[in-house]
Amino acid sequence: MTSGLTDYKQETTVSVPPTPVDGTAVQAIGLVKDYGQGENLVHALRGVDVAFQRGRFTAIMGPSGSGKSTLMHTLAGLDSATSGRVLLYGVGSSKSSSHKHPSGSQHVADSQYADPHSFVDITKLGDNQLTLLRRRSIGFIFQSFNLLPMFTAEQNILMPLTLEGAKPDRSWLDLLVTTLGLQGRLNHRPSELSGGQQQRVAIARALVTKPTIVFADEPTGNLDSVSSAEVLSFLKRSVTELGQTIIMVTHDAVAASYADRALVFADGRIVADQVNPTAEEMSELLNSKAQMMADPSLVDDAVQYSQQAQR
Ligand SMILES: Nc1ncnc2c1ncn2[C@@H]1O[C@H](COP(=O)(O)OP(=O)(O)OP(=O)(O)O)[C@@H](O)[C@H]1O
Repeated sequence: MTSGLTDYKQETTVSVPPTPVDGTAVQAIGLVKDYGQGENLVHALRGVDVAFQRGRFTAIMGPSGSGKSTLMHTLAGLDSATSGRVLLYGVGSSKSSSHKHPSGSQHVADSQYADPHSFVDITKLGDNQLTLLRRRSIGFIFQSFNLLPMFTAEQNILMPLTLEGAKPDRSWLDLLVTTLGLQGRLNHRPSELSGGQQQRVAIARALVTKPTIVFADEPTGNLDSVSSAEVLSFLKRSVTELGQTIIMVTHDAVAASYADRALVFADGRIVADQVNPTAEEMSELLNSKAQMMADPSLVDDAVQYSQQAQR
């Protein structure tokens, strides 16, 4: 039996998405996530409808416990949904499933060569299919870097390909290493690198497969302001120059200002959707949303307003 992107494509793709949006990378439809039961029941996501465009950098902000990480984990298939759908576009085409780059090197999930209209509903995938999908089509950047301490920077960067038994596209790897300023650091272990350098290695690892989408969870949470600015500048460049799609959770209004769009969460719902956010706008929005958490009746008004704004 073969295993690969084609397997889950056959089982889970349908020809027409329920609400097609051109240029969408990932879309949540009526996404609900509950944790616990009875008196411990928590409604972490209360029917979220949102589409993220290809080649855009989106920040997700909101008070602690508002559902940001739950949304990201559910979109990435790290956590299951209680109900609703998550459609990931641009995976499973005949070109991408051949894993061959035009340069001749073996290549994995190269979204630039995938059919942008093909999609999978990741809420329908089994564990093995999800593991393959995450490895091939999704990049992750974590607050704590999550590098493997016994391996060099280069080995860490190449790990997603090593796990697939695939060879790197050397010109892409060189571009990433040069752009991230990691030349001369490739033979160092993580303990021999600064926090900012470790996060740049983690970014290269996330991008090495040219994934359909990159999820970044507080990528600057452990960095000083200089390293944060470097990391955010590179994330932005990877969107503007390399066409990457990035969704980033952050508590930092300055970090959100690097994004093309910022969503604000409160109580499991999107309450604001800001295009080209500035740090000042995001600070103001977050303050008003903090008041909302104190007076939940205000959340409904904000949800209606943000849905009107999206139309
Ligand atoms: N595994 C879990 N079991 C039970 N409840 C959970 C679990 N994970 C999250 N929750 C709850 O779901 C809600 C949303 O949590 P989530 O972590 O998504 O919030 P967040 O906005 O990312 O918060 P923070 O900014 O503090 O990371 C919270 O009430 C949280 O306590």
